[in-house]
This record gives sequence, C-alpha cells and structure tokens, in this order.
Amino acid sequence: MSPSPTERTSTSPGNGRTAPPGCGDPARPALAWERARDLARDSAGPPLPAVTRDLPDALGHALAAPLRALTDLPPFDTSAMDGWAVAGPGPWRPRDDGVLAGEEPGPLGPGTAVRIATGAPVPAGASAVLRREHGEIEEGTGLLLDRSEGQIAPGRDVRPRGQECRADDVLLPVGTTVTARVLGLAAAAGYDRLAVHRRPVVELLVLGDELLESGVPRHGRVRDALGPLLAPWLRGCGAEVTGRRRVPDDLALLRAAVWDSTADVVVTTGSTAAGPVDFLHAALAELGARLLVDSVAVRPGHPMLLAELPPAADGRPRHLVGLPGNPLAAVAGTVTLAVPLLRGLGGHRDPEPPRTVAAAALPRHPRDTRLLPVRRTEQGAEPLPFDGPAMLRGLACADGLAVVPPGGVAAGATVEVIDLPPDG
Ligand SMILES: Nc1nc2c(c(=O)[nH]1)N[C@H]1C(S)=C(S)[C@@H](COP(=O)(O)OP(=O)(O)OC[C@H]3O[C@@H](n4cnc5c(N)ncnc54)[C@H](O)[C@@H]3O)O[C@H]1N2
Ligand code: MOO
Repeated sequence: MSPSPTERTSTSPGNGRTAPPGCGDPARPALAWERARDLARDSAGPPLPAVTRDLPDALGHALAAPLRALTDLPPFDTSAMDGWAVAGPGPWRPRDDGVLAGEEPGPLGPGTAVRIATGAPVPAGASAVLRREHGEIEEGTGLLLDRSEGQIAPGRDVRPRGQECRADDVLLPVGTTVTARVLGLAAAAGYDRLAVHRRPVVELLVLGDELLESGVPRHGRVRDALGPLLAPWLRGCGAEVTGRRRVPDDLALLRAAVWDSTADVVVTTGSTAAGPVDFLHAALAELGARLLVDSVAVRPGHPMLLAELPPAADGRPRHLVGLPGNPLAAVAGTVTLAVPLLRGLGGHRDPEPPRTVAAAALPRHPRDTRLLPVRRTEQGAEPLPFDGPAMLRGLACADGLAVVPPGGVAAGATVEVIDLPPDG
C-alpha cells in the first residue's frame, strides 16, 4: 500500500508556485525515439482481461478470441440475381409461385422453373439462376426460354453455400480492433456478443492556468487546444475516457488529482519542463511514481514522459503519460507513448509501420528524430508548413507524421509515416 500524498512531505513552498529543484533538467539524457515507443508498448504488459460485450458496445475494443464463423457463409445456396431458379437445360415449365429472400422453398423438379429474388435460397434440384432480363415466357406454350447467348451453365448466378467461409473458419485473429467493418462481419457470421479485452480507462488532466476554455485568446491567455484534440484521439485508440478536467498550476492539487484518479492511465498535458510552475516531476516524485521514460530524443516533444504510478487499491497497475504543453509536442508524445501503451493495454495487434516515399527532402534535426506533419500525395509524403511545436495548422491538414531520423530523408527515399489516431 502506498502512502497517501498527504502522508508525504511536500517539497513545494506554501504557495506552491516555485520551480521544483532538479526537475525537468534539460541536460538529462533523452531516450532514443524508437526505444521510447517500444518501451511504452512493453510497459503495458499483458492486455487487460477479456469481457463479453453486445456487438454495438464492442466497437473500439480488441478481440480477445479469434472471430470464428458460427455458420457457413453464405449459409445456404443463394440466388445472386432476380430471375428464375431453373432445373436442368431449358426450356422450362414455370411454376406459379415464387421464392423471396427469407423463405424456405420446396424442391424444384427437372425441367421446371420458379421465380426467385436476389438473396433467396435456391431450391433443391435447381441447377442455376436465369436472370430476369435473359428470360422470356413464350406466347402460346407458356414455357420459359433462355434469351442469353449459349446454354446456361450449371451454378450460374448461384452463390454456393460456404463460398466465403465454412463454420469454424477463423475470420479474424485475436487482437483485431473491432471497427464498424468487423461488427458487420461478426453479425453476418452469427454473433450477438463478442469476447473483447477491457478498454483502458483514461483520465485527461489539462494543466496550465493560462488556458481558456472558450472565447478568443486575450490578456496573455490562450485557448486549451489539447482537451478538444486529445479526448477523441484517446477514445479512437481504444481508451474509455472517463474524465477530462483542468488542474490548476499547484503542486498539491496536481499530486492529489493524480492520486485520486482511478484511471488505468492518467494523461496530463503541460508542466513537463522546468518552468516556474511545472510541477509534474515533483508530483510524481512525491507519489512514489517510477519514471520509465523521462525525455525523448525527438522534436517536437522531447520533455514527454511515462511513469508507473503506485498500483490502485485493487492491485491494478496504473500509468501516467506526461505530454508537453506545446500542442504539436503533445501530439508527438501521444503517438510515441500514449498510443502504444493504450493499444497494448487494450490488446490491439500492431500493424506493420507504414512506409512511403518522401516527395521532397524532409527537414531534419541535427541530433534527434523529427516527427513531421506530412500529406500523402501521388509523389509521396510531402512536408507541410506551420510545423512548429506550438502550431496545429500543419497537423490539421496532415495525413500522418513522418519519422525523420537525424540523418534526414532525401527526396525519393522511403520513410515511416505514422497514421494519426482515428477519432473516437
Ligand atoms: N529552459 C527550457 N525551457 C523549455 C524547454 C527546455 O528544454 N528548456 N523545452 C521546451 C519545450 S521543447 C517544450 S515542449 C515545453 C514543454 O513545456 P511544458 O510541458 O512544461 O508545458 P507548459 O510550460 O505548461 O506549456 C508550454 C506551452 O504550451 C502551451 N500550452 C500548454 N497547454 C496547452 C493546451 N492545453 N492548449 C494549448 N496550449 C497549451 C502553454 O501556454 C505554453 O505556451 O517547454 C519548453 N521550455
Ligand atoms: O520539443 Mo518541444 O517539445 O519542441 O516543443
């Protein structure tokens, strides 16, 4: 059991507004960007436990068991066209009745035909489906003639049972993110509920007394851009965002906000550096948190951090991701630390990092990796203007973030482009 924050001696002075000594040291060694991303993923440990959810509530979770077909698909021989089910070579004697989708037809005798709708089960004994536009009822005889060229081949315009899958076939592996497409497939394959991993619960703490929540920036104050940006992104990478709140620039209040949070992952914005009111390092030290990542060799975003918090009362591990306050730096911290951690906790499988060709030389940083907003064009990844750490203008037009190593990326060379998190 960890001591409560009030049982610890605060290192902050009475008014809580002086720089905590020794925190956010710009000289501390930064972790290589790739290593930081891997470490964030590894620090998730095994995924959160499996739960069962009704289909609509499974959206955004990851499959905890392979999606196996509960039936053949299609489940019966199905007409692919509106027309007639026919038995053997024509002409055919048409029956008076017809078969609609959703009905169970009786068998069809040789030389006969029955009207059939797209999606209806093909009667036993039928050899093919003659499209409506190819069939003609002969005046006088009343027989159904085939007006298409050549003989109708057996199986024509019939979707055979099991064409897409057989019962018990694995349709999707464990760890697949449940998207709307997956819900559609699961429903088609017979599922009402899915076994998925529990989603990590996230609380978003937005720090900075200078931030406004509405209106035009004024009197030295700026709008909170990260609350509106990050909450949908965190949901989009599989988290259940239960809270988003402002925390004043005060060590004791910050420490209490982190301590009181019951979330699996606390995500903070701002206060990662060593400014006069940057209290994150001090708060973490007082809470007994273990820093797993404390600054990364990446621009923007180098003061980002990842910490292991003391476990929850029920023993659940808890983490904190500290995103820098500069908005594009916070975005860099999100894709580097928050996304891999949350996807790991939620049990999501990682796709291969997408690589593409650089349409132009991508500007580099002399020592650190750069994460650069780029647009995907026919020529490849094209850098966007307005990519400063405090800017969101380039990002708003971007398709992804190019990972530019210190050596740079020449025009025509390949480069990893990280997808931006989907909106949730
Ligand atoms: N002496 C040094 N100063 C700074 C360094 C350094 O190495 N040495 N690093 C710079 C870098 S890089 C970054 S990034 C920032 C990180 O600072 P913090 O995480 O402590 O963030 P704040 O100081 O609270 O804010 C920085 C900046 O961002 C604005 N901000 C904060 N939150 C939001 C928000 N939710 N929406 C919009 N804008 C936000 C804030 O007003 C500041 O302008 O430190 C540099 N300093
Ligand atoms: O790296 Mo800071 O994170 O440039 O804005």
